[in-house]
Amino acid sequence: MPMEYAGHDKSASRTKLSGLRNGLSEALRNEWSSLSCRHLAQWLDAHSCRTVMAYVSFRSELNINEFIEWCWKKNIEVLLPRCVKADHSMTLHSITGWEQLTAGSYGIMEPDLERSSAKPVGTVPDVVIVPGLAFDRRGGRLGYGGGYYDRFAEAMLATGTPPLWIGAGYEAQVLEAPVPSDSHDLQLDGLVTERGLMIIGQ
Ligand SMILES: Nc1nc2c(c(=O)[nH]1)N(C=O)[C@@H](CNc1ccc(C(=O)N[C@@H](CCC(=O)O)C(=O)O)cc1)CN2
Ligand SMILES: Nc1ncnc2c1ncn2[C@@H]1O[C@H](COP(=O)(O)OP(=O)(O)OP(=O)(O)O)[C@@H](O)[C@H]1O
Repeated sequence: MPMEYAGHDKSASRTKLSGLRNGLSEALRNEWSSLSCRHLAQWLDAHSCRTVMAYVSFRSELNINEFIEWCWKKNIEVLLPRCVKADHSMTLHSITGWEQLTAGSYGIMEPDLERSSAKPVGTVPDVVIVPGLAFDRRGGRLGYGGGYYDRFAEAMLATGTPPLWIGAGYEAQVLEAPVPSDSHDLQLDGLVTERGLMIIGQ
């Protein structure tokens, strides 16, 4: 598929999908977020996992704050990303409380440089929880077009021991048809929604 078409295809899908997500009521979003957090916790409890890279939700994304707090209680290290706009890369910071965050790029709450230090480049978490606009059941993901997670995944691959990538969203964001994708797009290993966590078979 020519790149120009691929880009266009994604941008039309983004507009439609963010409208769809914004249309979900706050009450339902909260309920579904809570349920998804419980599924994540249950799964992590059954798998030995020391370090999780999570995200802090913005706009109407699935909110995984309860899961982050559960990790803190369980002494699972929580890494949160900071966007580097210059090259669309992300740095990872170990975070132990909400007070270590500050409003960052795109209005997303990010690790405050004065209250957290970046992990060394090449740090690989056991699991990465990946936000997105839409997902399919084969590991496809559509993000906001920054390419942040795709670049991050490429850097992780280079370390030789990639983490487990788990997409997180509402069931309403899971499309039956494959989401538009390009060759650089991150392939997810699993997906969590309010209905449960599924591992994607090859
Ligand atoms: N909670 C959360 N944190 C995250 C992500 C995410 O999806 N969710 N990211 C996942 O990558 C990164 C941030 N990526 C982003 C990329 C673009 C836009 C954005 O506002 N894009 C504009 C359109 C861009 C354009 O002008 O072309 C928009 O959507 O209006 C926001 C975040 C890192 N942190
Ligand atoms: N590994 C990579 N190296 C260089 N450029 C990349 C890489 N991955 C993606 N890009 C570029 O980044 C841009 C955005 O990619 P894409 O539309 O797939 O982002 P996305 O996955 O939706 O965004 P995000 O991860 O920020 O939510 C595209 O122009 C793409 O060519």
